[in-house]
Amino acid sequence: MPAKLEGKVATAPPRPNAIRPASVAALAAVADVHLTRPAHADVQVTGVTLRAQHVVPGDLYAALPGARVHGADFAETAIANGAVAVLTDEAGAAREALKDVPVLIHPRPREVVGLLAAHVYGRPSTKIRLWGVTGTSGKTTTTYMIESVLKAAGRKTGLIGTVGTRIGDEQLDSSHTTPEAPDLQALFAVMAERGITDVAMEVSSHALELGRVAATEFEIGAFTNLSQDHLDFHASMEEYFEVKAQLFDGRARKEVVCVDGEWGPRLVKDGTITVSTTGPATWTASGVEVSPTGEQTFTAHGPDGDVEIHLPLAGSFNVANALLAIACLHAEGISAEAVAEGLRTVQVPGRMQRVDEGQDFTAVVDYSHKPAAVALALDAVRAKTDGRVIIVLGCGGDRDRAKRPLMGEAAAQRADVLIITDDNPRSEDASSIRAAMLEGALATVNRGEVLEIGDRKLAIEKAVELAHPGDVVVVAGKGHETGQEIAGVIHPFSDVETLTAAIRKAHR
Ligand SMILES: CC(=O)N[C@H]1[C@@H](OP(=O)(O)OP(=O)(O)OC[C@H]2O[C@@H](n3ccc(=O)[nH]c3=O)[C@H](O)[C@@H]2O)O[C@H](CO)[C@@H](O)[C@@H]1O[C@H](C)C(=O)N[C@@H](C)C(=O)N[C@H](CCC(=O)O)C(=O)O
Ligand SMILES: Nc1ncnc2c1ncn2[C@@H]1O[C@H](COP(=O)(O)OP(=O)(O)OP(=O)(O)O)[C@@H](O)[C@H]1O
Repeated sequence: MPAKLEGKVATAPPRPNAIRPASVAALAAVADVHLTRPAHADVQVTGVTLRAQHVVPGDLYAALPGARVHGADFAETAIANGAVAVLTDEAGAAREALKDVPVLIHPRPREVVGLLAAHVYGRPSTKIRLWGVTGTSGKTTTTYMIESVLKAAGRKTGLIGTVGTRIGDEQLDSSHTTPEAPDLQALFAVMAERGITDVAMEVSSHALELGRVAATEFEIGAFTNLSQDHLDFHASMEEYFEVKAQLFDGRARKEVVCVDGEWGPRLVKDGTITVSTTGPATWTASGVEVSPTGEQTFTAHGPDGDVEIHLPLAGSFNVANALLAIACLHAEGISAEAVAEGLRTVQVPGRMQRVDEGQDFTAVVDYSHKPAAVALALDAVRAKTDGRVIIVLGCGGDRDRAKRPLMGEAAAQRADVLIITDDNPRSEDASSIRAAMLEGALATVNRGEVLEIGDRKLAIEKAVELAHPGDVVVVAGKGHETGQEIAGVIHPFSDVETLTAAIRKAHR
C-alpha cells in the first residue's frame, strides 16, 4: 500500500534553467555509493528532490528514512512524477516500487544527498558569496542587516531564512529556516543564474545536524548566541552547542563570533573575529542611546576606527546583532558608509515591530519564543516605560517541552500582566501546553497577575482592554507568521493584524 501523501505540502522550490545532466554512474562515484542496477548506469539525472510531491521528470528522488515515515513509502508517487533514479538505504531499496529504477544505496542517505545535489547543480555555492549566520536568537535580524547593507553597497543580494527567501526583490515563502539540501542547492543555482553575488542565510541547528548545508561553502560563518531551545531535538545544551559549532569547523573562510555569554568564547581560535557588548573584542560598542520610540544610536569601535550607527530597531540585543553584522561586513571590505546607510534603513518584520494606531499606549509584536528572548524583549520595553508591561504569550506544540515552564517563568518575573495563550499547538492539546507555562509562571516570584485565555484573538483583545495610557502591550511569539497551526490545519492568523484590529475596536 503506498503511503498517504501529506495534504500540507509546501510550495515546490525553484529550479535553475541551466542544468548539467549527470549519469547515475557518475553520481554513484561522487557519493561513493552502491548502484543496484549497473545496466542503468547511463540514465541521466537533471535534478534532485526529497519530497515525492515535488519530483519533476529527470529527478533523482532521495527516499530518506524519516522519524515519521520512510521516503520509500512515496516512491510510487515520485516515479509517477518522473523520477529516473532513487537514493535510499537498504530497507528502502527492498521496496517493490523500486524494482525497475536504478537505486543508489547508502546506509545514511541523508549524509550524501547534499553532495549529489551540489554536483547536479554545478556546485553553486562556489558561484556566490554565502554569509551564514547561526545561533539561537538573532539569525533573522542579523541576516536582514547584512542584506540591507550589501544592497546599500550595490551588491545583488539573496536572503534565505525563517521569514522568507528573497532573490533580489522577488519574495518566496520559506517552509524551513534552512531549506533541505537539494532545495538549497537548487536555490543557490537559481540565485547564481540570476546574477546574485551575495546571499545572507540563516543556518539552523537542524540544518547542521541533518546535513542540509553539506557541500556548501561559506564565505562567512557568524555566531549570535546560544540559549535553551530545541531540546526536543538535541539531547542537551552541550550537544546543541556542538551542532552549532559545526559551522566553525572549516566550512567558512572567515569566522565571526559574538563572545557575550558563555558559549561564544568556546568557538574562538586564531583568526576569529569577535564582537562583544560587554567586554573586550575585535568589535565593541559604546555610547548607546535609545530614543523614546526605541531607535538606537551608538558608536561601533573596530580595527580601523569608529562607525557611527543609527539603528531603527529597539532592544539592547539588536546592538549585539548589529555589531555582528558590522564585523562580517567589514571583514568583506564593505565601506563604513554603506554599513551606516544599510543599518539606518533596516526593517525586520515581526521583530520588535510597533503597531501604531495613534493609541495612548505602546503596542509591540515580537517573535520572542524562547525564554531568553522573552526576558530580553521584556527588559527592553521595561527600560522604556514608566507604565505597566502586559505580555500575551504562548508556546508551540510538538516542540521542546522543557522550555514551556521557563517561558512562563521569564514572563511572570517581568510582566505586570501575563496572559498565557495558544501559539501553534500543532497536534497537542493546547490546554496542557498552557498548564505547563502556568506552572512555571506560578512557581516563581510574580511581578504581577497571570491570566489564561486560550483563544489568541481574545487574549490580544484582553491585553488592549487592560492597557492604561503609557503602558506597553507586547504580543510575543508569532512575529511575522501568518498562521496558527491547530491539529494539523493552519488557520490564518496575524498578530499584527489582530492587534491592530483590537486597538481600532477599542477606539484607543
Ligand atoms: C526534525 C526535522 O527537521 N525533521 C525534518 C525531516 O523529517 P524526517 O526526517 O522525520 O522526515 P519524515 O517527515 O519522516 O519523512 C521522510 C521522508 O519522506 C518524504 N515524504 C514525507 C511525506 C510526504 O508526504 N512526502 C514525502 O516525500 C520526506 O520528504 C522525507 O524525505 O525531514 C522532513 C522532510 O524535509 C522535514 O519536513 C522535517 O522537518 C520538520 C517538519 C520540522 O518541523 N522541522 C523544524 C523543526 C526545523 O527544521 N526547524 C529549523 C529551524 C528551527 C529554528 O531555528 O527555530 C529549520 O531550519 O526550519
Ligand atoms: N541577539 C539576540 N539575543 C537574544 N535575543 C534576541 C537577539 N536577537 C533577537 N532576539 C529576540 O529573538 C526574537 C527572534 O529574533 P530573530 O528572528 O532575529 O532570531 P532567529 O535566530 O532568527 O529566531 P528563529 O531561529 O526562531 O527563527 C526577536 O524578536 C527578539 O525578541
